Amino acid sequence: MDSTAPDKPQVKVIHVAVGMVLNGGTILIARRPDHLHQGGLWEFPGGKVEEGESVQEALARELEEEVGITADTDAMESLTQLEFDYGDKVVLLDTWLCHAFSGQAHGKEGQPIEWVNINNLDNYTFPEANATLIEKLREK
Ligand SMILES: Nc1nc2c([nH]c(=O)n2[C@@H]2O[C@H](COP(=O)(O)OP(=O)(O)OP(=O)(O)O)[C@@H](O)[C@H]2O)c(=O)[nH]1
Ligand SMILES: [Mg+2]
Repeated sequence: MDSTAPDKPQVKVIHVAVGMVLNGGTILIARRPDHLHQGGLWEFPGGKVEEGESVQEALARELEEEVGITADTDAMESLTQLEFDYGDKVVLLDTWLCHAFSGQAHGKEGQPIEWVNINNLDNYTFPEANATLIEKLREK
């Protein structure tokens, strides 16, 4: 038997920039539109890193596009990189604390958003991978 033969087709890992935007003990969450992967669940805003972008640049772009805030890339702090296999896709959640931004957050794609106390995140349903992200946040 060829020991190098893969058991299953190699899937491409999707690099996702995830932003934990912090504001005086609260954190920004948004509800994913129903038609998207993991739709209807709450998430930290963010999205796929595009060709030629740094993670911080991607995150700043996504925060602008999704919730209309301008994040200061110099005030972003790496929290963790978590790879997670959803079965239908594998994501690398490259997660950053965002300590400074300007503008008023609002759901630019019509999605509900909320500023939630970090201790109350358990009251919201997130994609499965987020449990680990929230644990890391609380360790900080
Ligand atoms: N933004 C974000 N994505 C998350 C979180 N947790 C999590 O598992 N994901 C997954 O990471 C992937 C990132 O997706 P995304 O849909 O936000 O990417 P995007 O904004 O670039 O969307 P696009 O498809 O319109 O380009 C999705 O499969 C999503 O389910 C989270 O807290 N925030
Ligand atoms: Mg997104």
